Amino acid sequence: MAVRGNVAAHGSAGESDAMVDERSHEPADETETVPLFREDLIGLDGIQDLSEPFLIRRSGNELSLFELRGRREWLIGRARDAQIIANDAEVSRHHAKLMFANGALTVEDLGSRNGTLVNGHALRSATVRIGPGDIVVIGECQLIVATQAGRVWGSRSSTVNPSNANATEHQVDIVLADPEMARVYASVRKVARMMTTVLILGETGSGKDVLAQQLHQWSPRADKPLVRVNCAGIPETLLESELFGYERGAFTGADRRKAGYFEAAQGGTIFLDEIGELSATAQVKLLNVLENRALTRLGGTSPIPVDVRVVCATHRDLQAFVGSERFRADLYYRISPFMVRVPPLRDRLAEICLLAEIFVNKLASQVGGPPPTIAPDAITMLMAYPWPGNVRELRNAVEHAFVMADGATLRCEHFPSEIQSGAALPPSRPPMSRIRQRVNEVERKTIEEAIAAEGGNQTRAAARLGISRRTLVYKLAQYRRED
Ligand SMILES: Nc1ncnc2c1ncn2[C@@H]1O[C@H](COP(=O)(O)OP(=O)(O)OP(=O)(O)O)[C@@H](O)[C@H]1O
Repeated sequence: MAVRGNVAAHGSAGESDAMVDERSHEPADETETVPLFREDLIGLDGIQDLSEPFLIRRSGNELSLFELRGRREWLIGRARDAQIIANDAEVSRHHAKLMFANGALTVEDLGSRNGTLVNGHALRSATVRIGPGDIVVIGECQLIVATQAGRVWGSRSSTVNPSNANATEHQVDIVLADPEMARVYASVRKVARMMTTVLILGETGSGKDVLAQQLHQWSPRADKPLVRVNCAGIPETLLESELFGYERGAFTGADRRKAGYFEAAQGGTIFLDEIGELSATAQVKLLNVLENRALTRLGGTSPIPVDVRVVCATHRDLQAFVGSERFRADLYYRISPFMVRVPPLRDRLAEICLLAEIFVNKLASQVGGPPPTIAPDAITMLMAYPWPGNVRELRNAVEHAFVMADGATLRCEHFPSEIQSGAALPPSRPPMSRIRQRVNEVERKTIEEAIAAEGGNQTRAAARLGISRRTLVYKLAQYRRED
């Protein structure tokens, strides 16, 4: 089944008999509340307000999306009156219950025969609070809690005109379904309250810009300007004057004084994207501004105090740049008191399908008509692809498929050929050593044997091998590429 905003509507979870598993005969009210272990595991306390909660249900290749808002209780089990049906023999008829009230989500094991796993911890006849990124396993069914962390206005302009600092282009719904992403957003939410300079690392297209915007929105400066500067997009000769402004007569053509991006961001936030591309001179100037909290315009003499929160981002390995003296060590330490790394999309498996879904819905709303579904094998293909261009590449791929499918279900053949062949390899991939080749052969044989032993069931094969199903799917895609 494709990812859809489907909400199972049959039955009611509200009746008291629905709270008791008929095999365990343990009434729900005997459950105890166990301590919150989620915080230790995932540290999500920063994101508690589940204003737009989703549940992604994965069972083998089958994916579905449940919007939790609008219903208080969700019964999970094999029974016909369950709202979330998990249909394998491991699952009790009335296995567990989700409750969503006052912005908090809890899961209760209803005395099920085989128990409920929450982030790998067994839950028996007990209730725990869960949040974005938490994974509840019931039999073969995986339930991933997701939310829209926020809604930010995105602009793809490479630089921001100070006179139009909040230029907007489109709205971005931020999906959080991956535990690591949830951790990143939770930590950014905490640091947002302070003046601390934040350095965002991550591959190109992974969502650094989106995170920086959310940081600003969570900060006490949210109603002040957010000025976004792409340091790679401004010619080196102009960068200084653009950032710090200039006085009349500072250079030929400077016929009037002009404030720079820093001044445009007064009281707000400046987001210096691609900070690794700053020239040596601009690095010195920036360091001075950060140290003294004041700037001097080009051609000026008097310092101007600046009250600006600084957020930087780069896809570069800045530490390596420091090692090779391309980036000043003192500036590096000045901008990195709080560093976060946005994980690459290939490691955010649950988010791949949700984002694809969001992109399809947006495209459909642009052209009118119902949004097409994404075929299950296309979802599997998207999940197995390594996404070197991350979310940006996924968005483009979905758009391509949307056009090719012409209103019908998006199938594998509608996606760009490099995604179908899964051929996107890192550009500087070194040739494989003979030992590595041998290891790969043994690994492949072991995986194939495990799949055969489990009658083709990938979930059980992964469990037998002690690896995640995601790793298994990734490896199989790799073998397909090698063949
Ligand atoms: N969680 C998300 N939900 C929806 N769209 C997203 C999300 N993350 C990123 N995008 C979209 O993907 C594209 C790339 O994101 P973004 O510009 O934030 O990446 P980046 O890491 O800053 O890229 P670059 O390194 O090239 O500057 C944008 O169009 C953005 O709106």
